[in-house]
Amino acid sequence: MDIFRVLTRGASVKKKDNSKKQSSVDYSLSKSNHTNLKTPGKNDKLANIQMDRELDFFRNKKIFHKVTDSKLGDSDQETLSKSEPAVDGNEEDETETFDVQPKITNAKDALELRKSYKGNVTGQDIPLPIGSFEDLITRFSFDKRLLTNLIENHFTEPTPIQCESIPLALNSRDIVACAPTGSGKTLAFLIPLLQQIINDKETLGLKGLIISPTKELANQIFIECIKLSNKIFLDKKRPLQIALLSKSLSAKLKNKVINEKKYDIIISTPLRLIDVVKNEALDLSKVKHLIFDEADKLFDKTFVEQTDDILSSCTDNSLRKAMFSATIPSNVEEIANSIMLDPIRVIIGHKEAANMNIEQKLVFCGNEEGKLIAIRQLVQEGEFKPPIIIFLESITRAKALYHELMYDRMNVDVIHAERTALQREKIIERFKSGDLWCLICTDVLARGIDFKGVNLVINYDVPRTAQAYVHRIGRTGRGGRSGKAITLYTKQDSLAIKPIINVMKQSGCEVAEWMNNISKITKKEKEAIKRGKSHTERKQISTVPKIDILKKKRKQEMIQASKRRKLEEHQ
Ligand SMILES: Nc1ncnc2c1ncn2[C@@H]1O[C@H](COP(=O)(O)OP(=O)(O)OP(=O)(O)O)[C@@H](O)[C@H]1O
Repeated sequence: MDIFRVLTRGASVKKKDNSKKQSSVDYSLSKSNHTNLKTPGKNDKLANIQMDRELDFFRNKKIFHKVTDSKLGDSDQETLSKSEPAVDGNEEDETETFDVQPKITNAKDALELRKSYKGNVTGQDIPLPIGSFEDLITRFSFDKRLLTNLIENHFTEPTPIQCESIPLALNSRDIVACAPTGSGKTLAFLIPLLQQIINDKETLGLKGLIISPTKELANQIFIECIKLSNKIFLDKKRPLQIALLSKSLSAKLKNKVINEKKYDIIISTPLRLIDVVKNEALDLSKVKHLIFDEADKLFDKTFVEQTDDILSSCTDNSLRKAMFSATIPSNVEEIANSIMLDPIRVIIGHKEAANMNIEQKLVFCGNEEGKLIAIRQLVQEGEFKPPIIIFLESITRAKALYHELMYDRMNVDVIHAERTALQREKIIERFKSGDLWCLICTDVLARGIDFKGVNLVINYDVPRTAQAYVHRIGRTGRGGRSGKAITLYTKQDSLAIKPIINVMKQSGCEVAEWMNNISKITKKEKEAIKRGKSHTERKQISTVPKIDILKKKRKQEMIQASKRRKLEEHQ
């Protein structure tokens, strides 16, 4: 099945070191480009930029051309040729310079570019965006190995959020960035972070800290970071050191089995980090780059205390802070403004809108029983095309749906907070490899997780907020692919559905007239939604008729009573 091949492709975590082969592929492609390449004129450049980049996050054009005459400045040349020890036979090849034609050189270019992807950037002294990764070479002393790692991982052109965020971070600016799900925010903060750590090779110890709300997401960021830092050495002997703050690493740090100064970058969830910091096993006072991924989650009531502790432990005067998310509500922006120094705000597309590549649909099910019937109907009508993720609002409900679908002999498993880390890891692996077709989960997997080929997201329960909706459905339609999201709702969801309809409207979905009418939220309703009062208790998930449940219960009671009687007779 094609879709599983796609999914498997996205999943491969352990990457074979085929850099040699890869480089030659990339460069030969570039070479053929180069034969047709004359120095682009202004008009050519702008014509290039004109193409609609708003939806085209992941352009596949090859941009690096190997040439022999250098157009680099002295400092750039130095970085490109000195950066690290020779690593394989390809090295000699790679020391050749890149042909650099900056795409964005002035405010007019920047304006055109921003218009093309609907980027709204505000703040003081805003640096120009980059129009290609080439621009990093001309404008910053960009590390050659890092650039090679980007190309080898098929990251040939920056996405809009990368165009904006990378130069901001490299100019040491504080950032609040909001861009659609699946639009490349991870690389938008990883690329400049790695470059800055390389620039600061003299300082020993922890300099970069990335905070993520869940272990799964922290792990994913760690894997991306490892890929990009492949073969980067800070000096001849010392490779760039990156760590995921796992349970075992935190124990080793606490027992001083590992020197806390070993790592340049640490990726962690808030609780685990605070635990090691409070045990004086990790010093954050030298951290210079602090990144909050899924920032709105980290600043909501679940995490705000720990996030605050982390902030107050990072005491370096030159600390640079960055916040990234697909949703940044205004209260989080207020917090950002209060803790950041002269921040620059980057919004790509419509703030709080869903990714435009996702087709969104609402299905009215009448009542709870209707939802199960709707799922079965999707199967019958051929719309239930795996890989699929189904979101529910609680562990109990996720378990119940799992049992129902298991009963229907579906290839399904479930992830929620009660499953062990190992179980969660294994299920994710099976889902990514295509062994598992349908993944049921709670909001633990709603944010950040990058399953590339997910075909369909089903909201079995209407999410509690517009933000939760945007993140949940954002598990499909990633990396430029298209996807579908279906939200099942019942009579009792009439209030909760309104913010979702508004997101659909903002994301350019066609909404029927009746939706337009019901989506208007009164002040009172707004308050109720804010207080979480838009949701009421849901009925248990089951298609077994009530009378049968009662009969079963009575039978169990009779068996218990009979056991008790027998026990009493024996005593
Ligand atoms: N420049 C690029 N070219 C091609 N693919 C890219 C590029 N940047 C990122 N990607 C790919 O796009 C996918 C989505 O990226 P990422 O996970 O960073 O999205 P995100 O914006 O953080 O999403 P979310 O809001 O859900 O966390 C990933 O598979 C990533 O490898």
